[in-house]
Amino acid sequence: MQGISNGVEDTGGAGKVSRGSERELKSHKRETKETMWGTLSRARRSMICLPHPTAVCSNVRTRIAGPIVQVQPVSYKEQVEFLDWLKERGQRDAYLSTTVGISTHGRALFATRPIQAGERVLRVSRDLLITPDKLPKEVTKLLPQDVSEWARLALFLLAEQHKGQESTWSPYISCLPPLGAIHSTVFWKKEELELVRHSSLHRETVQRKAIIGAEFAAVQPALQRCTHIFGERIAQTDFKHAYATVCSRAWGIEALQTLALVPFVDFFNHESYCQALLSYDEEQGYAEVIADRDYAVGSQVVLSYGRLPNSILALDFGFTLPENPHDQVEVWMGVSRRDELRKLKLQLLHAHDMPTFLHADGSDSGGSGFNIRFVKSAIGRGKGIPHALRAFARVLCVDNAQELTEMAAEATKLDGRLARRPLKDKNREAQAMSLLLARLESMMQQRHSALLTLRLVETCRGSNSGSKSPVTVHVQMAGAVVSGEMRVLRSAIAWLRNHCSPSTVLT
Ligand SMILES: C[S@@+](CC[C@H](N)C(=O)[O-])C[C@H]1O[C@@H](n2cnc3c(N)ncnc32)[C@H](O)[C@@H]1O
Repeated sequence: MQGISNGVEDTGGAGKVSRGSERELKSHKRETKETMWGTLSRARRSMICLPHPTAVCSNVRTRIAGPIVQVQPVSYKEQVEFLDWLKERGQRDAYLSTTVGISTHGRALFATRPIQAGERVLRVSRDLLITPDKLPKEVTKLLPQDVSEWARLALFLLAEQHKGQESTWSPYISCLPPLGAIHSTVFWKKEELELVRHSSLHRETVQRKAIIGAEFAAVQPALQRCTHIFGERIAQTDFKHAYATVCSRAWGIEALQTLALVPFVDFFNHESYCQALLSYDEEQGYAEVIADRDYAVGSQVVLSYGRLPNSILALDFGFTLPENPHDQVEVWMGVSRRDELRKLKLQLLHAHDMPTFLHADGSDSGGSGFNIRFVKSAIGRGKGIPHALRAFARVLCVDNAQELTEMAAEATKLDGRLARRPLKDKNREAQAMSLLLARLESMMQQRHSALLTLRLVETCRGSNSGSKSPVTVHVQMAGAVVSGEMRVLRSAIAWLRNHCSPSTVLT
């Protein structure tokens, strides 16, 4: 399993159900103790762990749902078939309050009765969950052990698709997005991906594509020997599509230590301010969603997939949000190869739990990525930019071994963390923060140029492009990623400028 990149906070809590699909960089020094599905969140990436409903409900800020939208039902046949199917499977609680309809973002769930904050919206039992152990044993035994749960679920979908109407999951499978309907960056053309070249999204997409390719190669023996299950030929495109479908819909269920598709629940669309989470009740064996706000009949009921930035939404789910409050940007800092103290600095960083990125050949890049989020106030209190990033900059600025020794001694005396306090030498501290500022400003400049290119592409395509054509959608998504990163960088630069001013004491 490869894994994880962007850090997203773990909110903790019991009955954790997590959303996630990013894989860990094998070459990364960071290790996580999490299980296979858990590694998705880097320690998602510090996986998005969703707290138990009781915890959620006690903190719910009740909000009235947005404007009531006209429910456009899916076809009557589809709806009846789907609801009959749920009924047959004993899932009465699944559709008591909502029904499937069509929204501007594909299928969605709509309230069929008034729902109040704190009420259960739906509940589905364990046997409706599609978990990798539902894959036929005949297939499983042909799979190498390290084939991921995403790949196993993708194979499950391909097998059921091949059965067509014969499949007991057919009403569900037929509602899944067809090839071409998922806009994850793994489907973007090379030139489209170039539009986000400076974002971590570019690297993560390249990695994800490599992972899918490797997993496809690993499942070949199963595909070739089980043609009665999968059909004569599964092309890499089909596998990639099934894989992306899983990435955009599966949940990590901690209590069951598994990744799972949760039919019906996966018709919920995401909203960034929503606090409703999917949770799993281990004792009673069902997954449920509690409303975080009141809903009027006919309004779309939403769920939180986690506090996800646009880069993750684009890769895992194939959409982005304008003004996403959870946007983040990765700031890369590295010890120069020309730095005479490079070896010492790396030793010091590693000894103080500040790992650096390893290349595939095992060599040390000497650098590390730090995710920064929007800094709410440039002058006020609050977190500002991450302490670890400021600490890294301080280490980079040191130019003699004595200072490094002092840094190590200070860390031991305090809480073991390196360079967390401003350097005693005020000039050196100013130098470190200026280095950081220069880095952020150059990143800002890169994104500024990227945005100009994007505008040019949009202008050139002009009115020839349909508003829903894949290229148009991808260009818009790239724009949302880049402008989200710019918003974060702008806030971090303002904060740093303010804290770099001579009158301000850095903390
Ligand atoms: C779990 S499914 C939700 C149901 C989906 N709309 C469908 O038609 O099956 C996740 C997918 O829904 C879409 N989606 C969910 N929330 C969205 C949002 N806020 N904006 C745009 N698309 C969204 C994306 O295509 C995403 O990959």
